[in-house]
Amino acid sequence: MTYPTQPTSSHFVNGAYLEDAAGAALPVIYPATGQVIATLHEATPAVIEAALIAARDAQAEWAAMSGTERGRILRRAADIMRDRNRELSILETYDTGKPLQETLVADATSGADALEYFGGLAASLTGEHIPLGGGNWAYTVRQPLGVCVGIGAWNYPTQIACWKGAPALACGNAMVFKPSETTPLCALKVAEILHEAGLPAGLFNVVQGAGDVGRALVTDARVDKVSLTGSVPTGRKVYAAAAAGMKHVTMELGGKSPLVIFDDADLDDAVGGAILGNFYSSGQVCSNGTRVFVQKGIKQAFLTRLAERLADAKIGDPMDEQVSFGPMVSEGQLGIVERYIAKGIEEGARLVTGGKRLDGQGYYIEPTVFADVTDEMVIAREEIFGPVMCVLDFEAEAEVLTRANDTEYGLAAGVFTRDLTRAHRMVAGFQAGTCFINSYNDAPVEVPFGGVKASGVGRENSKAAIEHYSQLKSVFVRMDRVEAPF
Ligand SMILES: NC(=O)c1ccc[n+]([C@@H]2O[C@H](COP(=O)([O-])OP(=O)(O)OC[C@H]3O[C@@H](n4cnc5c(N)ncnc54)[C@H](O)[C@@H]3O)[C@@H](O)[C@H]2O)c1
Ligand SMILES: C[N+](C)(C)CCCC=O
Repeated sequence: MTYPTQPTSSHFVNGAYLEDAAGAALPVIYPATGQVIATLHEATPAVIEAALIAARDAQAEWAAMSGTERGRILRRAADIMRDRNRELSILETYDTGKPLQETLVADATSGADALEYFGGLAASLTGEHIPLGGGNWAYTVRQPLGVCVGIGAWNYPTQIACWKGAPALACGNAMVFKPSETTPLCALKVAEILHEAGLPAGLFNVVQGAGDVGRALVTDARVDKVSLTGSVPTGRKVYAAAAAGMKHVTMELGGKSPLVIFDDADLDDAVGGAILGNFYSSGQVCSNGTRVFVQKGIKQAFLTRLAERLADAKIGDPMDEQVSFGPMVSEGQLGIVERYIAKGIEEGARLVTGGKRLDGQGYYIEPTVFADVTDEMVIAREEIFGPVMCVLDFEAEAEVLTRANDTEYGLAAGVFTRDLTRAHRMVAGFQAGTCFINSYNDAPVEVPFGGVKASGVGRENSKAAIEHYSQLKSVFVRMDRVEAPF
């Protein structure tokens, strides 16, 4: 099979594609068919070295440019991404298996938003003037960190590359980005477009590989910051390795987020929110509200309406724009989901719908709903990262808040109710970095995104991301005489 936007080599280093066939073969598998659609190579030490040298060499000159000049290049890249949205969306679908219906609106478009937003902010990155006693004063200078390493998960390869690359570059840093080994294609296109927009060589490099390549980058003394999107176990390792080198970090990790539906909620909106928070991208979304707490009074109505709406899901060829539900990203991820479904059945949860792998090629599994799930069940405690919704009953607000927070994770949380006072009370009590009222999984670039507890450190998007890709230099200026003791 060929696809229209095939990158020409495995890596993108110092402004150009780069190949080193000595690296281990990295097959790219189209999840809808299981076919190998390309074979790339993992980065060798020579490729990693070339990327780090290029980044180091290019960064100082980039930082010396005005924010206006840097921002113009990022905004040009955003325009190119929008112009090529369909082509990039098709590539995202080949990389991930997500339906084209989704990728056309959620991936390159979100990446372009990040490039445009941080491109717009670049010229406004300033320090402050601090008046002090005796006519003295101080000022601060906002400076880049240097070389940033970005490491991506496989569920949103274009978006993750842009959510990390755009703020890093806006602040005057260089980046070496390692995509997930499962979805290596899209970040190469991001690099290509950035350079087409005028980004000087060496500032956004892409190197392929798995954990070993990530580890080599994270532990390199020339690297100043590491931003990981991935699972909590990987996050613990990467955070520890970065800490050993006293590097800055952003950790965007996993979750098992609660979605609380009170009996006064608009039923269709609540069902819609639960669908978006469990089945979009075949459930492979970090912030998903997979523990759906439904107040007892509307439990049956909720489950009935949910089953009706799920019957409308169109499962099939993700390139067909009518299809709304695609395959899992890989055979491995499909196996993980199947094992959790078996565990749920074994634990006594009630399978309301779904649960089966689809016959035929590709890594398809039905959207699955368990009801009568209890807090201690494994399916209610561990991140499944697939289309498995757990519905739990509750009676009272205080009770459900305690149960919602009873998890090591803290990425997101949502509440559906017509009582807005109660909604804000719930949100005030949620231990989560990103909350939703009568909605779920919105992630506009203007709003900080990230987790608390084991779900992460730092924030992506919004002005908050600037704090995580820059540092302040403080300068004290004495206007009066220097008083010394001798
Ligand atoms: N919070 C967020 O914004 C967010 C977004 C998307 C996905 N996620 C999370 O990502 C996970 C799914 O993605 P995944 O399976 O690719 O995660 P993963 O943790 O297996 O891998 C993530 C990345 O880390 C790399 N890696 C693995 N070991 C490493 C090491 N020792 N040093 C450096 N790099 C290493 C991998 O090669 C990959 O690129 C889920 O837990 C999901 O919740 C979080
Ligand atoms: C934009 N979404 C859909 C909330 C995805 C954010 C990244 C998490 O997987």
